[in-house]
Amino acid sequence: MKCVLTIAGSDSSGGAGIQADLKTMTCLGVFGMSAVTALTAQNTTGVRDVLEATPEFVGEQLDCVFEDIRPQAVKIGMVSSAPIIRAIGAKLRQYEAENIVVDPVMVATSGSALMQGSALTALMEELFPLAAVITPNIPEAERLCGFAIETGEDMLRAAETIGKTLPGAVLVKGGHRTDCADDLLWQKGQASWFRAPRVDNPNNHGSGCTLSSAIASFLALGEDLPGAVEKAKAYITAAMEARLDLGRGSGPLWHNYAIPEGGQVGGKGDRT
Ligand SMILES: Nc1ncnc2c1ncn2[C@@H]1O[C@H](COP(=O)(O)OP(=O)(O)O)[C@@H](O)[C@H]1O
Ligand SMILES: Cc1ncc(COP(=O)(O)OP(=O)(O)O)c(N)n1
Repeated sequence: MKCVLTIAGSDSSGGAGIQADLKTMTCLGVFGMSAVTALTAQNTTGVRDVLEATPEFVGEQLDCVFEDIRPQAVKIGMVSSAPIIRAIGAKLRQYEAENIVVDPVMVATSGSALMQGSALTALMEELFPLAAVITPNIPEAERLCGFAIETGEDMLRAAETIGKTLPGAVLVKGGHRTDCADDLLWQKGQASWFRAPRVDNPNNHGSGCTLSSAIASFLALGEDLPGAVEKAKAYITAAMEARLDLGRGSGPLWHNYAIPEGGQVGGKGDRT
């Protein structure tokens, strides 16, 4: 069994954060584990409140995981403060964690800040150097490269600018474009496009969390980075095409789209 750890925040509505990560990992056939950095009170309409874990408690969760069940990949999502980021960086270095995917979550699509302004420098200094790949969306990539991104050419320039500062790769996600949903991987000076038509579905809450967890899962399963991104992209496109429609705002994806209605065991129709 391959094991994957998510270090992220909890989303009470189940569409993003730890909950999206564990659903993704389960659906992709790996054993998911978690270290919770913060509790959020949120739903499909937005984030109402955030309660951070202490850096010490985040560190304790990481000790418990690494001392017992070593993950073959790690996904990092919402890490809201510099002390939490530094605690995570120290533990990941101590345990020589591998296949680290960093989703630099800054602001939820609903507009709520999920990272303190002062934490970005810590994220860049402590966690980016450990990452096999970082996965900014367009607003996050704009913050990292310092210019506006509108076209594929802009994405290429941004990936190159950000990629030059990293030992690992960068995947600039195209979910915030209006003409397509193409993502761009920049690895060792080479660009590869992962193209997909835009799915006409306003319910995309947790799409970045889902994609980064899927990449980590496929890395744990032995794919190389381009292979992991290709398979993760196919998974998220299908989860979006399944068109789940829950909640009053931007609803969650249907992570379980490949599981038959009623579930695999004990579900509807089991006793007929
Ligand atoms: N409407 C859409 N149709 C197809 N793919 C999408 C759509 N919206 C987002 N995606 C994909 O979902 C993934 C997450 O991207 P994005 O929404 O940009 O991230 P975030 O949730 O961090 O803002 C990317 O692979 C992106 O291309
Ligand atoms: C707890 C928590 N973590 C991350 C997010 C952001 O999710 P993401 O998939 O990056 O994007 P949106 O859902 O905001 O489109 C979150 N909302 N909550």
